[in-house]
Amino acid sequence: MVEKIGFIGAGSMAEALITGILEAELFSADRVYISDINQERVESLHNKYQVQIANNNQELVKQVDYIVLAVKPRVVKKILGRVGQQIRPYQKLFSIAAGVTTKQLEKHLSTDVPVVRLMPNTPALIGSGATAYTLGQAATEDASRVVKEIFSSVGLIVEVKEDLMDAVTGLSGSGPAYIYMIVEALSDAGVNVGLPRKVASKLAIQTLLGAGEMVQELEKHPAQLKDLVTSPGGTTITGLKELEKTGLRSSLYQAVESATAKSKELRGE
Ligand SMILES: NC(=O)C1=CN([C@@H]2O[C@H](COP(=O)(O)OP(=O)(O)OC[C@H]3O[C@@H](n4cnc5c(N)ncnc54)[C@H](O)[C@@H]3O)[C@@H](O)[C@H]2O)C=CC1
Ligand SMILES: O=C(O)[C@@H]1CCC=N1
Repeated sequence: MVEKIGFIGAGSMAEALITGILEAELFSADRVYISDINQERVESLHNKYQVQIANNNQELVKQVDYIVLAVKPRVVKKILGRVGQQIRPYQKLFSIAAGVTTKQLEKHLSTDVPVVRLMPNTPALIGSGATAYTLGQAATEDASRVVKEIFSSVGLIVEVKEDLMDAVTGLSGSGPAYIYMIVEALSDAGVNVGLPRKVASKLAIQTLLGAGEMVQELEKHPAQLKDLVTSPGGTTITGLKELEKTGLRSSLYQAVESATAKSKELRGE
């Protein structure tokens, strides 16, 4: 892209997105800007990716076309209180802060600044992210087009109504961590029944990848695929019975529900 993109907040998620968009060659490093109150962090990302350093958030806003707000939800108000009025209608503000609504963001901006609220996830780092977005009141098809172009370069992107953004945060925004825990637990479980750690981990990871790809590629209901693994009176049904007893399904329902509620809480209203 010939435009410039800048990240206010150069933490974990900004780094995942920067890596993804550079890998996808959507932006060259001389068109990617970062600003952060942590100077060590800024320098480390600059050395690693050759991205441009803005001295502060005000400077960053002056330099770029697309501003990605990638700070914790609790500092959004303070930052936009300082730079919000500087943002021009030809620019676009993309916020990835969990819970923070487009209305809350727009309060600090001129009425005609296009705002997009997004919820990406960390696999964007390797081009396998899942992002949902919703448009603010001044965001048009043009904003939608730009967001799709940028975020489809790092994975899947879908548009949802704003009242579903907290649910997205509870599912795909937070979800990678649930899956990492499952992989870790499966690997531990393999060690528990006698497998060497390296073998257990390799098998756990590949099982997860293979199963995920099967669901995606065959486009079958997961229950149908589960049936294919399950021989009558066999090992798999014995394992599944334990998962039902110990409540894997309800644990996941509960995790997504609580994370969704937390996303709402983070907007601080
Ligand atoms: N980590 C994840 O998987 C995801 C995070 N998010 C959202 O992304 C945002 C950032 O999350 P993380 O990257 O995990 O957090 P992080 O803590 O790694 O990064 C936040 C960065 O913001 C910087 N910062 C704080 N105050 C600042 C200021 N006044 N000006 C400039 N920079 C400032 C911090 O120094 C830090 O480097 C959050 O709002 C979170 O809800 C969204 C999707 C996924
Ligand atoms: O844990 C968090 O608050 C952020 C939002 C989604 C994923 N990580």
